[in-house]
Amino acid sequence: MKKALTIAGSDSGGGAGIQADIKTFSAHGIFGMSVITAVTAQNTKEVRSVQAIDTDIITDQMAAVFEDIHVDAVKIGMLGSKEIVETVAEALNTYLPAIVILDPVMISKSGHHLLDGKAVTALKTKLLPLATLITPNVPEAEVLTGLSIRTEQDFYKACLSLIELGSNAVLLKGGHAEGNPNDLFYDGKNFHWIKGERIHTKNTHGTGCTLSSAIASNLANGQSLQESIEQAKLYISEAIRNSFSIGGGHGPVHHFHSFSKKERSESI
Ligand SMILES: Nc1ncnc2c1ncn2[C@@H]1O[C@H](COP(=O)(O)OP(=O)(O)OP(=O)(O)O)[C@@H](O)[C@H]1O
Ligand SMILES: Cc1ncc(CO)c(N)n1
Repeated sequence: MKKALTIAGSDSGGGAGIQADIKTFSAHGIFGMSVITAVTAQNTKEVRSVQAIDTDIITDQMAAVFEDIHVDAVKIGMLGSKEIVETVAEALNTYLPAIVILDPVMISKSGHHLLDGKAVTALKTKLLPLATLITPNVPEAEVLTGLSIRTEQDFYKACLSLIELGSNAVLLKGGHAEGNPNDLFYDGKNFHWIKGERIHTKNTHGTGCTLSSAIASNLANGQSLQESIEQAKLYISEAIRNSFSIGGGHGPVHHFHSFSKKERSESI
């Protein structure tokens, strides 16, 4: 069984963050592990409060995992502060995992800031070059590049700019753009559109976390980067299609949609 590590924040509501990542790893047959960077008091409607985890214990969590267990892939989500970005970058430079998927989480679906403004420069200079792939949504790519992203042409420009900043590969997600949620993948050589159909639901809490963890899982399972992204897009699309209306805000996606389908067909 392959093993993946998420370095991210906890979502008490269970739809995003560490909880979404571990569910996604499990749904892909991957053994999931976690380094918790922050605890959020969160549900489908709001983030009530956030407590950052001390950097000492973040370093210790990284050491505890890497010094004992082989890590096939790392996924990075919410980091919160400049100090945590630097701590995580330092540990990655020590343990040098082969696969690192960086989801540069900045704002929750409910509109709460999950990354301090001062952390952006550290994320760009210290973490971005260590990532195999970075998976920003449109607002995150705008903050990282300083560009305004509206048209298809803007998507190409933003990907080029993110590679210039030191990324190895970019998946610019179109979930926040107008029309169909098409994502642009650029590996520094070729562009590929990863196309989707918009599903009309408000239950999209944790879509970004789930997509990046699915990509990390597929890579850990030996697929190529492009194949991992294409398979992850199919997985997130089905997860959104089967999402849950729980709570009064943005409900979570269904991480185990393929299992419950199998169970349903077996019981017929
Ligand atoms: N309504 C939708 N229908 C179909 N696909 C969607 C929809 N919304 C987002 N997606 C897709 O889901 C994936 C995650 O993208 P999104 O842009 O929502 O991430 P995000 O904003 O980082 O999520 P999060 O709010 O969890 O941080 C992308 O592949 C995107 O195209
Ligand atoms: C802990 C956490 N990480 C990431 C997101 C992004 O959706 C969120 N809402 N909460």
